[in-house]
Amino acid sequence: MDMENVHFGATFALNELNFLHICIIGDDDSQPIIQHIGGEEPSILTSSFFLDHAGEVFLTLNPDGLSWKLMESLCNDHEDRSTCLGIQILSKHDTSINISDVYAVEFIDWGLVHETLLTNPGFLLGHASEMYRFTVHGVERSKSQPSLWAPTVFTFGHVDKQTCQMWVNRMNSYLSLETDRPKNLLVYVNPGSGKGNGCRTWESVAPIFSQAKVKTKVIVTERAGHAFDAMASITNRELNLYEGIVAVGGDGFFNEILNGILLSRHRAPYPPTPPDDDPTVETEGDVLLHDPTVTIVDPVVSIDDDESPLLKRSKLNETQAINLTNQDSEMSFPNKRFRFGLVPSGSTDAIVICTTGVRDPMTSALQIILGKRVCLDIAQVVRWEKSHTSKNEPHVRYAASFAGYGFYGDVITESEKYRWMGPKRYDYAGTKVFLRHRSYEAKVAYMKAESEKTNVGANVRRIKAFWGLSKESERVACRAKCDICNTTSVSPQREKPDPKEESNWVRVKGRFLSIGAAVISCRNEKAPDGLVVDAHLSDGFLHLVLIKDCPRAFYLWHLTQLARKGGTPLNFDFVEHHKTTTFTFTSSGEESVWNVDGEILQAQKLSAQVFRGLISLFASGPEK
Ligand SMILES: Nc1ncnc2c1ncn2[C@@H]1O[C@H](COP(=O)(O)OP(=O)(O)OP(=O)(O)O)[C@@H](O)[C@H]1O
Repeated sequence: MDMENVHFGATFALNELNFLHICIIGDDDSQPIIQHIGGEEPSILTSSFFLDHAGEVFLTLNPDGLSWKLMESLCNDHEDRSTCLGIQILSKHDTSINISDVYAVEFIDWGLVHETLLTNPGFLLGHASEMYRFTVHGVERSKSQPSLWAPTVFTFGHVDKQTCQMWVNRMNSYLSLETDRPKNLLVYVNPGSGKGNGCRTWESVAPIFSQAKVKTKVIVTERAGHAFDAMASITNRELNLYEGIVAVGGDGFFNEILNGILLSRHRAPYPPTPPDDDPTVETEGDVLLHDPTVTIVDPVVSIDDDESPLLKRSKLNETQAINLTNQDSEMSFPNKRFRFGLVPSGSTDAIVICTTGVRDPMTSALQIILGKRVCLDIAQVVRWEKSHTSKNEPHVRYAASFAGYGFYGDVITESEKYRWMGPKRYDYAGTKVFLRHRSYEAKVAYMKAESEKTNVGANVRRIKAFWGLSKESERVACRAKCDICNTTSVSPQREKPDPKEESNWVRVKGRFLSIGAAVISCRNEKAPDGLVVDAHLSDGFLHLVLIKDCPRAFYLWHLTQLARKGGTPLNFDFVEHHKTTTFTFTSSGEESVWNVDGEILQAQKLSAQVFRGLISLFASGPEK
């Protein structure tokens, strides 16, 4: 900037109230000093502006972002740059913002711009001048917790209206190049999620969607199953009007929406059926095709009272839904354009914690508005038999975080009785189920996968871990821009092994306290590293955790490790952890309840497979 063209008149008058007025006066004609660098359409704009609550700044705009420097030439060059005549200048921290972090720029007409200075030590001094202004709304990352985002706003003022408008237009033209940001979103709010906060959570973030000019069609659900029905019956043409769908609620509510969308739109062969008892008639090779003409169990008719409230009160059957959605344009998965969003308001919110690093509605909202993207693996769980006596027909459910049996199924069943307790119901139900200490006889078959490690020698590793000698610290947790998730090259081992090859299967039979299949690490406030710390958002694996029957004290030890940051809950001889893509399960007992993303699924026989990166989420992954 040509500094000679600006006259600075600084009058310092300290009145009895210790207020200092600083007047910084522009040229007589007050015309902007705009430096055009490069060609007719300059890619860089520079000018002097007044930054609200800071002072006069030298502002630079380029396609990547906005940066500014406080005009400190008034100060004696020999003085400390952070002070001026012994006065500390505020807002020294933020001196730039990237366009990728800006979600709105607005011209806000004539009004006050404050210069606020802080004396050393501690008197606030101020002077306000009237001028034209524009605001830049963006994102600020917490210094101590980079995953935590908050909105921030900078107000710049200038006496010339056209200057302000030109800068606003230029910034908006840069923002329009951010093409991955949503413009139209469908929002479903569960008013009863968590402590009954769904609507309040949405109200707390809705203003920034308006500010960012993201149109939202908001539906507050009236009953369990409402969002599922709506998603199962919405036409693809209508769904395609939106760049994504946002769930304001917990993991269970997200699961409801996920299933409503995927059940009729995701086409893939089913995973192999569990083998029959007679080994000569094993049927792992019977890979069925998810043919939309096949009537899969009608949720209304087939779901008993013990099932998930989502399906219990569902008004549609799947065939109706398929007919509705297939009448119009195609919408298939994986789908690059259509994304899912989740604003946390539930009791656990493991999916949000794993995909954003924090449980914060504002962070999630900002990541949605800025069009962040991560791919998420999805497990397809197919129930073949609900009980020993039921007919063998496939019933499909999708899970984004976890499917578990035994302890996990019992806790979810028990906790449903105490939904009125809110999130505390899980502690209460968990304690009850732990004290019961039940184990179940079952058969599991899983497909071997690359780098498959069993827990042989877990005791030795646990002792080493205790003394800090273990390699456990090498477990690589999933982070933003994760290399493991972004590896697209498929090594020969990563190709799905042929399920018809008997040698590709490992069979385990025994009594289990629990069987769990984690799609992601399942971090939450009770389990800070999750059940499987190195399960990634999009590694293409199910992490099968088999907890064999053991004394209660040992199981308690496992649970305490789970609750500890840096704990090693899988490092026990009674725990097996296997990375796999597909597994089958057959219960030998009478009762068999699974917990699929926090929803109940009764299943005597089921199989599950993972689809790598089947959906995209508006999230950026957890920062370090
Ligand atoms: N309007 C509604 N009234 C009652 N139940 C509803 C309504 N809308 C959705 N539900 C059901 O509420 C259940 C739980 O919702 P949600 O996942 O939001 O909260 P949560 O269970 O408290 O949290 P989390 O799943 O994180 O533990 C879901 O199964 C969903 O089907």
